[in-house]
Amino acid sequence: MTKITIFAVGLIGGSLAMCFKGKPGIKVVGHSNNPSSVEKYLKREVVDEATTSMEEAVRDADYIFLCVPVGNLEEYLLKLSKLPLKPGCIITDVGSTKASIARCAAQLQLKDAYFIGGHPMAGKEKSGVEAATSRLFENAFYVLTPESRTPQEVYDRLAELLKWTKAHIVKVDPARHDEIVGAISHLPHIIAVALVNQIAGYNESNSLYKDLAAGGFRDITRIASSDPIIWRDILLDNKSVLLQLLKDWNAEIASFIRLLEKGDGPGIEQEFLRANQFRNGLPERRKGVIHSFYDVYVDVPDHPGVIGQITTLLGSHRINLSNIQIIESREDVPGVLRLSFSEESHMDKALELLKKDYAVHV
Ligand SMILES: NC(=O)c1ccc[n+]([C@@H]2O[C@H](COP(=O)([O-])OP(=O)(O)OC[C@H]3O[C@@H](n4cnc5c(N)ncnc54)[C@H](O)[C@@H]3O)[C@@H](O)[C@H]2O)c1
Ligand SMILES: O=C(O)C(=O)C[C@]1(C(=O)O)C=C[C@@H](O)C=C1
Repeated sequence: MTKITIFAVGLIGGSLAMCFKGKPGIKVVGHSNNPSSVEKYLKREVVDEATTSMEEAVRDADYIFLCVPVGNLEEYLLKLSKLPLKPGCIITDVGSTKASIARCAAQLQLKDAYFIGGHPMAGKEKSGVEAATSRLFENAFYVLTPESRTPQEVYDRLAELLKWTKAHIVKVDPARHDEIVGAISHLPHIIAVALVNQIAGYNESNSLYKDLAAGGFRDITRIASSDPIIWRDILLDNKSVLLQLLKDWNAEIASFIRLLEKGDGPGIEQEFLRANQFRNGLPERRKGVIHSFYDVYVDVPDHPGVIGQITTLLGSHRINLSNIQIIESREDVPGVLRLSFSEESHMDKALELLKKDYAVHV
């Protein structure tokens, strides 16, 4: 029996637990310091066993996943280094930064255990085990940061286990990881939060800001709803990279200010063209882009009852809809409905059904 121990069964820990639980020869054990969390893990059946005892959690474990906030990773690794672990045990983490935990692990004596840093490049703005799903990592990249002294056999063993996530494993140097992920994940979270707070300030004197906020604002700010503690830790841990990225961001914004001041139309067009080219060249949805929902857009004529018809049709085929949003609805133009599904298979079924009567796109 392969024993997998997961410390902190939240969004990421819970999603990993769901990938492994029930697979042949695997037992998943969850750990939390909080007895009510232990009860919750068991009640939701995301783990086979759960405990508040660290000793019990790691006894005979073959793999240990640290899924705590970045600011607590070192403390957990230090505690593990003082506990008896099964020889050959692989400890890994899922933290969104990799350099500091790699430095910490390199200095520790783990006896017969091994540490390999990890970071699944998939997530959501929601947190907690309630938001966990076994399909979170499907087609996403999963970064591993082995040390040069990590035996190949150990790396292969972890990579093999992670096949249950259906993610693409990729090896990256920890410092290089933090530079790149700082740019494509941490900086966008800062920008989203700053933008929302800027608009929230205007909204205090006129609530029309909130009322009129439509697709554009929602699309660029979804991640502003992410967990404050998780993100506090990530940003502080990647501070030096982010300070440089924010300087570069200021330069980008300053160049837009200059274009507007000069009334430079071609210059603005050029900026959009350049961005369009890069954005449109990103990998397709099914090939590594991370989605917390699968969205389908439906052009619908603006007449009463149409939303009811669509939801009834989906319901009668047992298709679960996670969210529904009217993006635009005016008398003279057709409305656009955004239907969100948490299961890709449900989205595919909905597309099949809806395209008979409506113009649909993803
Ligand atoms: N959210 C994402 O999109 C995402 C994606 C990839 C990796 N990560 C990383 O995964 C890790 C977990 O994030 P998450 O999104 O699952 O968050 P989460 O809030 O869903 O889960 C965090 C878990 O840690 C527990 N926890 C909080 N403080 C703790 C402490 N001091 N000691 C022990 N446990 C504690 C919480 O009870 C919860 O179970 C973080 O290191 C984060 O950087 C997050
Ligand atoms: O999709 C989201 O909500 C995410 O924030 C996921 C996201 C990202 O920025 O892409 C966030 C943090 C992780 O460490 C990895 C992925």
